[in-house]
Amino acid sequence: MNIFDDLIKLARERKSEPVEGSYTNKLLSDKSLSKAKVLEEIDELIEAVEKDTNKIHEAADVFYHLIMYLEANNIKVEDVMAELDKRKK
Ligand SMILES: N=c1c2ncn([C@@H]3O[C@H](COP(=O)(O)OP(=O)(O)OP(=O)(O)O)[C@@H](O)[C@H]3O)c2ncn1[C@@H]1O[C@H](COP(=O)(O)O)[C@@H](O)[C@H]1O
Repeated sequence: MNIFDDLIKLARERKSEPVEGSYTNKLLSDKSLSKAKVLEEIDELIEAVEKDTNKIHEAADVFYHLIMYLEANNIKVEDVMAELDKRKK
């Protein structure tokens, strides 16, 4: 199982069984926080690329926060993957 699948599973587990103090739960239950974090993390990634520092760390933050943002808004990552798959030429 890849880490994307693990994070999707984690999001759904946290939704159905919230854990006290979980940052993931905070993102999943607060759409405006989730939106703000995606925007902030994308900004940080772009800055990291431009400065050529910390790119992997910042890209990982973007993926994690984007997955939680999609889940918070009931957008299934599987549907996004299927859409990308349909675009294959
Ligand atoms: N993959 C992540 C993950 N990536 C990033 N983050 C958090 O995202 C936040 C990033 O926000 P900020 O940039 O504001 O924080 P920061 O202190 O500046 O951190 P960095 O920029 O240095 O990452 C930090 O609090 C990170 O800990 C994550 N928090 C959780 N996970 C996964 O979620 C799992 C469950 O965690 P809970 O959130 O505790 O349920 C963990 O085991 C991980 O697998």
